[in-house]
Amino acid sequence: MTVIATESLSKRFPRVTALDRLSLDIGPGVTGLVGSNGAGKSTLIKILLGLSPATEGRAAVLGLDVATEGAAIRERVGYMPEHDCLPPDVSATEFVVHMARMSGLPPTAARERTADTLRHVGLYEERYRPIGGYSTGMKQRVKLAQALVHDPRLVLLDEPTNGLDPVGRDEMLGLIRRVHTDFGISVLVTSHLLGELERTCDHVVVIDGGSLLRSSSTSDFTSVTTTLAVEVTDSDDHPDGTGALRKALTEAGITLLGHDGLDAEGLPGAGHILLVEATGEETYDLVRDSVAGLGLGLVRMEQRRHRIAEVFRAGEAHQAAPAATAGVGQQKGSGHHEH
Ligand SMILES: Nc1ncnc2c1ncn2[C@@H]1O[C@H](COP(=O)(O)OP(=O)(O)OP(=O)(O)O)[C@@H](O)[C@H]1O
Repeated sequence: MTVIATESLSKRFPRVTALDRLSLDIGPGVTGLVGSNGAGKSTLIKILLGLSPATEGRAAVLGLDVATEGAAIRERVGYMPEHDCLPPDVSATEFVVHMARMSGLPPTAARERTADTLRHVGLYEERYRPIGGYSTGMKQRVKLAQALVHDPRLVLLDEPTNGLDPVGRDEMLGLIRRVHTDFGISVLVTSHLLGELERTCDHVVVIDGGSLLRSSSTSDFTSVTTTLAVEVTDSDDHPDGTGALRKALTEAGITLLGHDGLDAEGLPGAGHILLVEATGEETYDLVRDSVAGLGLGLVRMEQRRHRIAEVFRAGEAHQAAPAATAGVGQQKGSGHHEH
């Protein structure tokens, strides 16, 4: 079943092409929409809600045409906008009840649904306090609650982790995941942080400059590579164990792919993890024997998985050097970009 479908969708402003012939087919579940600032994420969401007309192409949400059935879409779809848009003087309860009434719920149902959704987002205790006194994380939760209150079939969440610290971000991602697992609501969530979508989403769509870079299941993005991550201890004989192993492996004819520089995305140990290209079972044996021969301790030897960030960086490289026509699919053979 298709939840969101776009066909050659373009949006041109006088100076900028925000979306450029974007074709997507998104099914149920939690889908991440990734792109750097200005990639066209918010523009796509506004078109999907029927709030902004496309310049060209077509789009349907839950089978409804965005050009002609915007009101019906907004009845069935919840929207969490990116920017702060909450009235400071009213409480979360008053605001969310108001939004529920705007969506057409009768007064009693609006109050009940408000209590339920505020409890779901973890704002039950503070629900009668004015929003103006809330932290950023609490405000993001109010915005999420109002998107859920009319029991939509799909929610569009625009940068819900913006402005949150790492703990707040994790909590928000957990809530988003539960929107789907607990209520069966499909989710489209935008972010410019890939690591967080890797953990939260079933499917990831990467756009850049308004065009599609890649759309695949998260497990495809993170498929096993032929790269081994190897970490060793130092010893009295080899105070730089990593350096000694690097030398030994190079002499043994093994290709080293450099240091793992991805710790910013959550991998431990910058600098002292060697990335080794595995050509077969013999690579494991060679690494083991070299480590033993040097008298070092083997801390880890594991097959790496792709990180979505690598695909994204390939896209950035493409943007920086358009003449190279280096689409994601053409990165094959470049070491750890390999699929
Ligand atoms: N109303 C508008 N008029 C002119 N240009 C616009 C308008 N809205 C968006 N743009 C431009 O379209 C491009 C895409 O913007 P969009 O807001 O969709 O990006 P985004 O991926 O959501 O980024 P961000 O995370 O920064 O919001 C940007 O270059 C932006 O400047």
